Amino acid sequence: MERRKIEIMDTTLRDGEQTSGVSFSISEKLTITQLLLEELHVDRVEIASARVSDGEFNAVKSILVWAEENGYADRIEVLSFVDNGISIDWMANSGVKVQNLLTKGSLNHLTHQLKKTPEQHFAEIKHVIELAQSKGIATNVYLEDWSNGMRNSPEYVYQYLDFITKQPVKRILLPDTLGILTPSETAKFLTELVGRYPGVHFDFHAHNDYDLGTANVLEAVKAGVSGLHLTVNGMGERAGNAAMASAVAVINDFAPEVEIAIKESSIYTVSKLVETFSGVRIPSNKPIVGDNVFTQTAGIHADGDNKNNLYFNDLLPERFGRKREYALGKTSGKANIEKNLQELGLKLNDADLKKVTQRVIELGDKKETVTKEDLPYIISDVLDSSLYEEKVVVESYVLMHAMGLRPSATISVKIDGEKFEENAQGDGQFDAFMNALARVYDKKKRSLPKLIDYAVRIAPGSSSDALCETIITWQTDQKKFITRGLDSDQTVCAIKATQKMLNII
Ligand SMILES: CC(C)C(=O)C(=O)O
Repeated sequence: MERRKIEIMDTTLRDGEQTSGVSFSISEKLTITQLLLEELHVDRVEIASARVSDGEFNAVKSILVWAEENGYADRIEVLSFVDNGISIDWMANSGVKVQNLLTKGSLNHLTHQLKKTPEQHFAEIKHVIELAQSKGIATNVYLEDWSNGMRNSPEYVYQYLDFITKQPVKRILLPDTLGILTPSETAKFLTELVGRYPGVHFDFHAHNDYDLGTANVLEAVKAGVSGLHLTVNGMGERAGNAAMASAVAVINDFAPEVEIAIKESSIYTVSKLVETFSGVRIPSNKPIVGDNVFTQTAGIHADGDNKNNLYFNDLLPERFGRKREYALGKTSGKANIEKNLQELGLKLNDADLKKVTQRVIELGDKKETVTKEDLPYIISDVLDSSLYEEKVVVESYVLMHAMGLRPSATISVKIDGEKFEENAQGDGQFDAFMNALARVYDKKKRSLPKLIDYAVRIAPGSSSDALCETIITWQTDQKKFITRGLDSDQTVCAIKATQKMLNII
């Protein structure tokens, strides 16, 4: 069966830039346009609104220079206005070849905003289209507020379409301007128009106010539209537009009768670039592109992935240039740990795997997530601990750090089953801890090794609440040796490393 081709017009640089607080620079606009056309393979790009500013004029001009040189000029579009040719001059001077003319798609907007009759509006539109033609600019028309028009003034919409379909326009762009349509209304209105005006190219432009953007896009495709407007990361006015990533996945998986040119494997790269340039963070649970959406957290899911991929659906991360991940934390099981170890090229025997899993769960209880980068440190810590017989146990401690007072520590330590309690002050909390410990060892007539080096580091790639590792170098009369401690708290790390030392000397 031959599939029906659908054009994808990306409007990240026009409607997406209407996201509150977002403004792309000239070079960012150019880079995004190049990536959209050459990597993502969108069919058309709407890059700006006419007349906005001098900066926008320069951005449009430089994109058009590049587009002309590379054969893309008729795929670059600019939103323009019915303003007696002012937009046309602006576009002609910047090299634009296609305008998306903003006209009124509801009687409500026409009467209350423009205060014009349909006849006056149509005459002005006709004039602008002719002016554009005379300057070599092709026209698509937007019917702003079209969805309300279909609900409340369908006779006006039909009167408009009867007029416009006789004009030299390439495409008719139908926006759900306020994002109010339900999927069933989208299907009904678009089926109606596609049937009534055969052969006319209709684009659908969804907004996401009720989070129905993607669902409405799917209905529009099924109803027979010829094009869709999408934005990277769903950027756009208010709640944004239908998101490129979700719409593409839904079309590819649920509308096999149509064909789109988008290269799925480039979606993530483009999303990340737009995230950086726009400064708008992608929510971690945003389908396809969010940080967490391909991460299995529960041990039972990771286990199922090993057993005939029981927890996979068609949204395989590799399609979008991503990888499945297995989170480490209190809900992880052995399978999560094993999956991460495989990636690091490590293998543990069953007993060690159990210990490491237990430690990850304990840590997860404290800080909720542990990263893959933490794992080698945890392994070395857990396996290290098993080398020592725990003759000395630091059972409890209170450390105090208060402004204007010397740090102090009270500790309780068990040595060969005998319990000791001491307190001391120090230059810092760990120093106070070591001074209290020295008092305990004095009582036992034993001495402690000298601390000759103390280093702290966090696991690479971790954030400020990461696990840290303290590496302490000790010196006795006979030997120099190192112990390590791992925890999310720096002082606790040092105490853990010290307890290991106490069991070595
Ligand atoms: C400016 C217009 C075209 C728009 O984005 C909309 O109506 O949603």
